[in-house]
Amino acid sequence: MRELQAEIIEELGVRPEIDASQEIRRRVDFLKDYLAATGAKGFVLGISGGIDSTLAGRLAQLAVQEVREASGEARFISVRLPHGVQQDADDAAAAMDFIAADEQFEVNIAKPVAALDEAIADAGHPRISDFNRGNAKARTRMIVQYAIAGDRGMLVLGTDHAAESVTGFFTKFGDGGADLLPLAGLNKRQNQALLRELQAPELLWSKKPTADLLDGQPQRADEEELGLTYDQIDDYLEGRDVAESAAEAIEKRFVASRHKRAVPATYWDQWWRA
Ligand SMILES: Nc1ncnc2c1ncn2[C@@H]1O[C@H](COP(=O)(O)OP(=O)(O)OC[C@H]2O[C@@H]([n+]3cccc(C(=O)O)c3)[C@H](O)[C@@H]2O)[C@@H](O)[C@H]1O
Ligand SMILES: Nc1ncnc2c1ncn2[C@@H]1O[C@H](COP(=O)(O)OP(=O)(O)OP(=O)(O)O)[C@@H](O)[C@H]1O
Ligand SMILES: [Mg+2]
Repeated sequence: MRELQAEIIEELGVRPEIDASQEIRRRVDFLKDYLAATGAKGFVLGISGGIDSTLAGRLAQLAVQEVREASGEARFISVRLPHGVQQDADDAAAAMDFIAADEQFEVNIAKPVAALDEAIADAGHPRISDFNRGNAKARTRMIVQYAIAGDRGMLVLGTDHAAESVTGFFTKFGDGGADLLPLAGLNKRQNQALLRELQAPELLWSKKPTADLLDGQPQRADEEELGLTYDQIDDYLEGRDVAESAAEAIEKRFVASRHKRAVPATYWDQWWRA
């Protein structure tokens, strides 16, 4: 195994082999323990129709149900957050059905994102690019989730997992902005395995991952943007040999995205010098 590969696996806590039902138990217990330790009233999560939010959402609903079965109080709120019309809205609806959250809302982020655009243009700054507008969409989703969570004494879940963490493939303070990460340490195929164990419909666990942030390229596959397949990333994270070019591309992304896995840098930190 490559030296940096071993360090990354250790840092992200990836296990090459997992027992799906045990992983579900550990993660549901983590969510329950966190509620017990903090006194928070439950969780909020945006549901896109993609693999990660379907899994994290279902784990959250199972956790709050178990809290209530033990005479506690906790609820889960799932939030649809389309930007205008979402092309895969049917998948999002299927995910909402599968998760069966205690409460469900739909907040369209098209107007707030457009208002931000206009305000920046009105100030005389050139219009922001489609790419950076995409990050603004992810951050707008974060703001909606925190607004709801703040009002209800709840916590915001994040869906970051090892295959996104290693590549820094998330928006800093957007989908990366969350209170706890129930999928930490899992790679993409392990997320799929947990969803299968939970008996999610095939259309949800087999769905092609997409950040779906660009107006110009709706539903663009993550693998296309990354120039890497999730199989390559997952193999790398399981300590397997992958093509030299793929390993180098993953490691380059890992190093460049260190700042996303750390709290904001200060003068006494050293990690940013590397
Ligand atoms: N060395 C450094 N130290 C401290 N901060 C640093 C930095 N370099 C950049 N930054 C800051 O970070 C910012 C760039 O980071 P960020 O804003 O995240 O933007 P960036 O990493 O450029 O873009 C986000 C990427 O994540 C992908 N994404 C986003 C959301 C969801 C998903 C998904 O999988 O669904 C994927 C998206 O497609 C895109 O490729 C810079 O504007 C700068 O403020
Ligand atoms: N259209 C959307 N509606 C609601 N939440 C969204 C939307 N798009 C993204 N999110 C939130 O941002 C998170 C990050 O998006 P990401 O694409 O990585 O995950 P996903 O869509 O759940 O799964 P996949 O990676 O398989 O597409 C989602 O898990 C979800 O919480
Ligand atoms: Mg997605």
